[in-house]
This record gives sequence, C-alpha cells and structure tokens, in this order.
Amino acid sequence: MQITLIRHLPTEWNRKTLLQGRRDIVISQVSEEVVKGIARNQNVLEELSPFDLVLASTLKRTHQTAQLYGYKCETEGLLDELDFGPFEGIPKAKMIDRYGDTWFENPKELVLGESLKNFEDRIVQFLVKYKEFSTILVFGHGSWIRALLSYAQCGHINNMNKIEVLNNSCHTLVVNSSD
Ligand SMILES: O=C(O)[C@@H](CO)OP(=O)(O)O
Repeated sequence: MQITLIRHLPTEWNRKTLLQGRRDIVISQVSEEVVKGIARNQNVLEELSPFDLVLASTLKRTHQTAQLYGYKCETEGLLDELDFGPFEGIPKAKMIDRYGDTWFENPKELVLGESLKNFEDRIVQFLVKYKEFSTILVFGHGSWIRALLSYAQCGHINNMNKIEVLNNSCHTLVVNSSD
C-alpha cells in the first residue's frame, strides 16, 4: 500500500508550540507561504493520483486542510493525534523537560492521555484495516505521521521523536501490513 500523508496547515497553537493532541484547534489564516506550499504539494499529488481513498482524522484542522487542497475526505478516528492528556495546551518543551530522554529514545514506555503502546496499536490497526487499498491520501497529524514513519522504517514507533514533520509537509511511503 502506498500512503501519502500531509500534516495539517499551521494553527495558532502550533505557532505558540502548544501541544494540541485531541483539542479541536482550527487552522490559522493561510499565509502566502502556505499557499505556495499547497501548490507545490498539489503538483506532487497530481503525479500520485488518483487515490483510492482520501482520509482525515476526526479533528477540524485535518478536514480544513483537505478542503483547501480541494479534497473531500472520509473521517477515520484511528488517525487522531496522540492524546497528550494533561500536557494539552502546554508548551511542548515542558513535556520534554518532564520526560527528557524517554521521549526521544523510548517513547513506548510513556503513558500520556493514552499510552504510546496504544498509539502504536492504532497505527497497526490502520495498516491492517486499509491493506486492500493501493493508494491512500491522508490529512493527518505530526506525532501520528512521525510514528508511522518510524514504524515503517523500524517496525516500532520508538524513533518517532527523532524525526521532524513540519506543518503542510508531504510524505509518501510504501507499507506492507503483516496481517
Ligand atoms: O498535537 C500537536 O500539538 C502536534 C504534536 O505533534 O500535532 P499536530 O499539530 O500535527 O496536531
């Protein structure tokens, strides 16, 4: 299965580096730079299309992004961002201060609003659920995309916090579900 993932456009909370997780924060007014980024990504998507399926999480920021790209998408809860629990609304640096090395080296040990083990399970469930599709376009979230990239490369999500995924970045990968 070939999956193309676009992280949603920037929000005010992203600008302030506040963790959003399940908080339903809307995207900011679209800047000229973002418009240019969309146009660049649209050229890539044209090369990859048609897509068998276009999906977004249950959160507004992914649907708003899909709409600006001109896609109608289905909603998939497995794509929801990591639940950061008590850290939502707090600067990311504070969470990193709290968990330090574990966040970067062994995040699967952590339990935030959800356990990172559960987070990995959601990614595996997603891959199994959609394994019959050959091309999927996803409008998604930073931690989710980083976790998938880590899982695809290493078979686990433990390297997710060593990877950078910017707002409006586009990533294409081929993944095979083991089930
Ligand atoms: O939830 C958040 O704050 C970040 C974390 O990576 O994700 P996103 O902005 O992509 O939803």
